[in-house]
Amino acid sequence: MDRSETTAPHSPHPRRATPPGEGAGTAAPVISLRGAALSYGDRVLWRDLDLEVRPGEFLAVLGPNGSGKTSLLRVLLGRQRLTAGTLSVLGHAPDRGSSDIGYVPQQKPLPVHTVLRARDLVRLGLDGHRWGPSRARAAGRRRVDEALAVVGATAYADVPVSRLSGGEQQRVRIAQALVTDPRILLCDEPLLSLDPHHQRSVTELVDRRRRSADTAVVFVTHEINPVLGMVDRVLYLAGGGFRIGPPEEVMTSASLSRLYGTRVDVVRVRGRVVVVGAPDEGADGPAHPHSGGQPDGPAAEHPGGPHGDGPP
Ligand SMILES: Nc1ncnc2c1ncn2[C@@H]1O[C@H](COP(=O)(O)OP(=O)(O)OP(=O)(O)O)[C@@H](O)[C@H]1O
Repeated sequence: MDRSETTAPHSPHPRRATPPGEGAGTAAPVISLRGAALSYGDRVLWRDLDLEVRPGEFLAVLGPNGSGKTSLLRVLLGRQRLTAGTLSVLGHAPDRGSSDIGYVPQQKPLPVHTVLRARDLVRLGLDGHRWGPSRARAAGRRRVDEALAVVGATAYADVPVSRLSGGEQQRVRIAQALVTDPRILLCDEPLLSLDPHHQRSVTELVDRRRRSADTAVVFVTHEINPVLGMVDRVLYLAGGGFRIGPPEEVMTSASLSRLYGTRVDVVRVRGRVVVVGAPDEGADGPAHPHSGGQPDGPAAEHPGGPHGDGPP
């Protein structure tokens, strides 16, 4: 973890950059959930969730379909209220539309005939922002150019987004999320339908950002493999409960068996870690094969539990 004193590529102000392992332990949290729960009617998505995310931390959120990953992001964005518990984002109640939070929503296909260029899409992340009209155009243009450069999208800045590949579109979406120089970056399955090469470039981009600007990252993904080497902690949601901790503690047979309340095997196959036996596996095999060669470690003990039955 070789982070040093640095300035965000397009940051108006320098930020302290510390190794995630150190800074994440001492700096004030940017996200703080206490005894948090979210239910829809009788259905408990998760409860008893205590979670603090610190500047520069990379948190991966995993779990089967419907376990409440996107809902968690919606809570952090102030779009969904907790059923119980408290949430503080950057020291106060979540603020809808805050420029301190960058959001990469789940990928939706862009209209085929849109004439919106990459730079227009990024610019949308700025509009309505804090600059006065006289300075807005020049400052905005500069910000957009910088954000496009950071994600390596300068070459196609003026190309209609409908003509870009999935990976290129995803870079532009990340540029849009970064254009306000946020302190928190929320990503909802940004790796969806990307090939391994583009997955790698997107994850490296996000990792670079948190290292250079101390931006906290909450990264929802079904595929842990591309981020396993970079995440500090994993929050694994399933059946109303959760496990949280470093990947080597959460991604183990013991930990996931406890979470699911049934035998789950986390096995290493040719350097990949694959989850076998999770109840949400589809007919095609594991719903979320987790790869990355992590050793089987002790189960992390945390609140939550199988099917909302309380702490394991
Ligand atoms: N506003 C709502 N009212 C009622 N139920 C909802 C609402 N929003 C989401 N849900 C339900 O809550 C569950 C969790 O949804 P969410 O989108 O958070 O899951 P997810 O873990 O992100 O799933 P996926 O991996 O499929 O994206 C789903 O069953 C969904 O249908």
